[in-house]
Parts: sequence; C-alpha cells; structure tokens
Amino acid sequence: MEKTGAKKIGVLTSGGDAPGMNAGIRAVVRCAIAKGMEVVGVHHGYNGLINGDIEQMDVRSVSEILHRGGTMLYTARCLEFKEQAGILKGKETCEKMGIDGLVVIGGDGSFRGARDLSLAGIPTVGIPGTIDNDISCSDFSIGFDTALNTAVEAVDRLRDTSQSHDRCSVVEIMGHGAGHLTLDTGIACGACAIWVNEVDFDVDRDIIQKIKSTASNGKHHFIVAVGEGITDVHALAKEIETKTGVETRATVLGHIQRGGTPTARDRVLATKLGVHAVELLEKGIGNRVVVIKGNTVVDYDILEALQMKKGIDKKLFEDAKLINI
Ligand SMILES: Nc1ncnc2c1ncn2[C@@H]1O[C@H](COP(=O)(O)OP(=O)(O)OP(=O)(O)O)[C@@H](O)[C@H]1O
Ligand SMILES: O=P(O)(O)OC[C@H]1O[C@](O)(CO)[C@@H](O)[C@@H]1O
Ligand SMILES: [Mg+2]
Repeated sequence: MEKTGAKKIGVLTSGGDAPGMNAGIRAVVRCAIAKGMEVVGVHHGYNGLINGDIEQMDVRSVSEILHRGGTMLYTARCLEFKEQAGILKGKETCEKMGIDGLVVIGGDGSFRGARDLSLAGIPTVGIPGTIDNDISCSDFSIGFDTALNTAVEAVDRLRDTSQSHDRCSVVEIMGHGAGHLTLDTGIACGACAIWVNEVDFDVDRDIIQKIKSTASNGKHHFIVAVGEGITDVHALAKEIETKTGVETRATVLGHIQRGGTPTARDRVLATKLGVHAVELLEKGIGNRVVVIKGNTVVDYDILEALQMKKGIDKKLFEDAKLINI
C-alpha cells in the first residue's frame, strides 16, 4: 500500500538559538532515515526556505553534535517570512525540492511561521526550542534547563565576589518578557529580590526595604535578579546604593545564557520531541506543536497552542520572598 505521509522532510531551527537544538536536529534526521524518509537540513531558519539554502542529510551529517550548543543548521529571525509572499516562496521551494513535511525547532514566533506554512499546504510540525520557556502548552522548552544552569553558575560567581566585598549585585537575566528563567535562577541562587514582569513590584518596598531589613538581620551581601527589559539595571544599582548605602554593581548576563553544552535533560527532551514530530509527519499530520506535559510527549494544534497562557509560578515567587532573606 502506498505511504500517505511524508517521504522527504526538512528540518530547520528558527529564532534565538537554544542549547539542545542540535540534539533535536539529530533525532529528527536519524528517526526519519530509520523510517525510510529522505531528510534535508534548511539553513538559517526560514531564510533557507526562501533562498533554497538547503543540504541533504544522512545519518553521519548529525554525528558529533549531540553535546554541542548552538545549532549546526544556523538560525535566524527572517522578517520576510512574516509576509504572505515569503511564505509562498517557502512553499515553492518545498514543492520544487519535493519536501512534503517540515520540522521547525524554535519559539512562539517560529510556530506562527509553521502554521502559515501548514495552511499553505506543507505539513509542518513545531518543537519548542527557546531558553525563555515561554511556550505555554509545554512544561519545558529545549534550552531552558541549560540556560538555567548557566545563569545559576554565573550568579554563584557574582555571589562570591559580592560576599567578599559586602556588596549588592544586580543581575539582568534573559527571557524576552517572560520571567521563568529569572524566577528559577533567583530561587536557585537565593536572590533577596526577584523582579519579573508577571508580578506587581515596587522598588522601594521589594528591594530597598528588603535589603535594609535583611541587613539588620546580619546579612551584608545581596543578589537582586531582574528580568531583561524591565528596567535599566545600571540605574537600578545606583538607586540601591544611594538609598541603602550598600555598594552595588550591575551585571547583564546576556548571550552567555544561550551558549554552552546542553544538559542531559535538554538532550533527552529534544530527542523525545524530535522523534514524535517525525512520527506525526510519517502519518501526514502537520500544523501541530510537540511538547512535554507532565513527562508525557503530547501534540496540539498550533493555533490552539499559541492561544494558551502560562504565567509564572506565583506560589514559588511568594515562597522565595519568605525564604531568601
Ligand atoms: N506571525 C508570523 N508569521 C510567520 N512567520 C513568523 C511570524 N512571527 C515570526 N515568524 C518567523 O519566526 C521567526 C522567529 O520568530 P521570533 O523572532 O519571534 O523567535 P521565536 O521563534 O519566538 O524564538 P525566541 O523567542 O526563542 O527567539 C521570525 O523571524 C519569522 O521568520
Ligand atoms: O539574540 P537576540 O536577537 O539579541 O535576541 C535576544 C532575545 O532572544 C532570547 O535570548 C531568546 O528568545 C531572549 O531571551 C532575548 O530577549
Ligand atoms: Mg519567542
């Protein structure tokens, strides 16, 4: 009986890179080949679909990448793909090359592109790969665990020097408006204040008074964790120093958080999601995102997935206020 599912699939990474994307690419390529499909790797996100920047993959193309950060396929933010003309160019490339299924590893923006391409007739499946962990329908996204461990290691180092100098250290943590990375780093590093977008926050009440009362308890060094884009951390450091008398320095962790060897957890997650994505395409199913929910791999319609909301864990935030004093 003739197969109805995909016979030749593509895989691409899109948006900000995330450690573990390579493990996802490897899983997609090896699983597809094992199932008798042909596989190609699309370079530089959706740009590669528009320009035809595409390489043939075999089982050895993905050797020695499992433990590497970044993405062997490169990634990009491709503005042209937000327009219908860009999507049609991508569809044409797929048709010309006989690509009848695509796996996109990226964040929420990348999933919008995946949906558009599915609606245009190319079955496309998304896998969450972003350090921000802002994919509402998934407990975790590929890269979050590694970025968290990287941020924790960096803040532990800041803590050593802050402690030695009796200083306050304000640290800015990535997240693109989502506080997951900041909250978990703040908890794991014992930050005396954690400032994320999702909660009501007052600098005088939640930082200045907290430092003063904590200082009166005998503590002389402080970590303040702040989500990226909320405030100017250098100005905040000056304000803290002026109002508390505690010498204060600011550090922006920046893109350090996106690099490095993926943790075992991210590699396992990427492998599970990659295999499930191929299994969907094998059945001819597209317009889905493959995610992890309570340690089970599940898939959702992309639009439904994008409409879901995931706040931060408010209870955890309150717990941190009680404990990190
Ligand atoms: N509305 C849209 N329609 C079609 N394609 C889109 C849309 N939004 C984003 N994309 C495509 O997805 C790419 C990545 O989107 P975005 O920059 O939002 O990153 P992301 O996938 O959310 O990942 P991260 O937030 O982790 O960097 C965009 O550059 C564009 O090519
Ligand atoms: O690499 P760029 O384009 O500077 O993007 C930075 C953004 O990407 C992320 O690292 C991942 O979405 C965000 O945390 C951050 O806001
Ligand atoms: Mg995003």
